[in-house]
Amino acid sequence: MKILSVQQMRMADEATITSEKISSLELMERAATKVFDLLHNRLQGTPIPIHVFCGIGNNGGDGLVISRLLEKHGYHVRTYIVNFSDNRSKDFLANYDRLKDVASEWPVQLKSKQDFPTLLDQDIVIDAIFGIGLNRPLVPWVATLIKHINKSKCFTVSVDIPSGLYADKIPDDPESVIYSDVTVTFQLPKLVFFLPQTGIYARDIEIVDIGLNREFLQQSPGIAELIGKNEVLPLYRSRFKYSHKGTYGHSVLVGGSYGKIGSVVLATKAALKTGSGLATAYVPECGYAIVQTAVPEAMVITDDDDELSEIDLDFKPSAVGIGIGLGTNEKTIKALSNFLKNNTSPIVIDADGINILAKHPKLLENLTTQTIITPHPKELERLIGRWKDDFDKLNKTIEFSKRHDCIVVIKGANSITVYKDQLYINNTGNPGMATAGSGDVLTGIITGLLSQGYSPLHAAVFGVYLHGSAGDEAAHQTGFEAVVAGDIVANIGTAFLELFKQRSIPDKKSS
Ligand SMILES: NC(=O)C1=CN([C@@H]2O[C@H](COP(=O)(O)OP(=O)(O)OC[C@H]3O[C@@H](n4cnc5c(N)ncnc54)[C@H](O)[C@@H]3O)[C@@H](O)[C@H]2O)[C@H](O)CC1
Ligand SMILES: [K+]
Repeated sequence: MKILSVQQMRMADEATITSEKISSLELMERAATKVFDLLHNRLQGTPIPIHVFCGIGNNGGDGLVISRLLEKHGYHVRTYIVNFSDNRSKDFLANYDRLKDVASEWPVQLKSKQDFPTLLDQDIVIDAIFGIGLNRPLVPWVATLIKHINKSKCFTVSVDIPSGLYADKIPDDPESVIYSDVTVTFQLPKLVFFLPQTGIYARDIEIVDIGLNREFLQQSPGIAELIGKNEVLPLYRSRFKYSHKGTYGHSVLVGGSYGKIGSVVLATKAALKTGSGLATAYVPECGYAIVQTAVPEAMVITDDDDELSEIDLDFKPSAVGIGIGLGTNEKTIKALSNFLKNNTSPIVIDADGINILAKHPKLLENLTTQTIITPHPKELERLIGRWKDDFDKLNKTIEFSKRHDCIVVIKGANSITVYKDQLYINNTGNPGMATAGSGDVLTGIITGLLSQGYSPLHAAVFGVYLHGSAGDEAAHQTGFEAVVAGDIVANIGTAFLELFKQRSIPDKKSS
């Protein structure tokens, strides 16, 4: 699913209004009705007090429509107008009049702290103060109102975006943003929902289809893509009946040092479970018996040292995963440097491999095109330097990717694969995957996909998705805390099967 910029979103609005020959007021009615439907579906008429806070722009206009529909359906509604400006939008005003016609009580005008209502914990708040139009800092009393709502612990539903959150930059004051329980967003998700600094405000996201012009959305370049099942399914390459293990390539996993052989075990298993035809672990001597025992399906090549001092292969691997548990010893740095100079196979570099690149940036000049690098935030910082905020981090990563023609997977809650200007935001995975060895498994999965002929970009995007999906399955079985990296490997198969599972149709009788 595409993610658009604010400007592109407004253009989509315009395109819809023009092509359907409807007014913006009608589009607002359609959008806000979707939010109402969702609320009504969940509340089923429950007489809980609902406080609807409306700004004076179109987000506020949506809020007024929601208030009117709630009133009409007999809910206990109180509407507040947050008068942060005199510039009331045309559609806000039209809906203000329409609400006054049906409301049991007139909207309460808020102009300062003295006007704030008492909110009880069990009440519901609809947050329609600011939408994607927020473009400057809040006046102090509105910031205080947002803090007042946050303090109340009411269940809070934000319309389109939590108020106080810019759609395209981090907030001026992190405490002056609504922490919403559910954000009902229009048509497409917003980029800020998936970045660590801003994603915290939008806990659950519901995307409602408001029928924006499909053609426009399709041709719009967007600023990122959210990767879910629909996006990865077309990438999947099915296996042929008359194939053999050679068809699916030979993965080589290079890494390990004394006490860190487990990383290579995990990556090698993951490459095989992802479908690599053959796998070889290239480890120091001390890892020989461990890998042979733990992964009998794999072959092992050893260096006769406790740390790798030479990486010498007498065949061309279909794919290489390198760096896991490697150490950053001088002789290992030399070995990696020599290897990268001569390597022409598709390659994933992780962990100490990245640390070595960061310390010796000259090595970056020897990377094959579209090398995949999979840093966690600390490793990324070593590679690209400190960033000011999440947006700066993305821009610096884009710049790095362009300079070195590499694909960078920024690992995190929503891992983001960056290739030049393109951002792919992963939507699988869970906090249980924040566990030792999880990254080694990802390296193995991506290597396994590369070995089967997936293009580097597809291998990275699909690999990150599968890794998260396998982790979701694991967490489903054991709970977050008990997930260990081996469980992610064990569920790679289920993650593939999950791709082809149809969503079951709810049984009418039980609904
Ligand atoms: N296709 C859609 O997504 C649709 C979206 N709708 C809703 O419209 C809002 C965007 O509305 P807009 O009027 O452009 O902006 P806001 O309501 O978010 O902001 C109000 C207004 O206030 C000005 N402003 C910005 N920052 C400040 C500030 N700090 N202090 C004071 N005033 C400020 C700014 O100029 C804005 O004009 C979108 O999110 C949806 O909720 C439509 O209803 C349907 C289609
Ligand atoms: K809002």
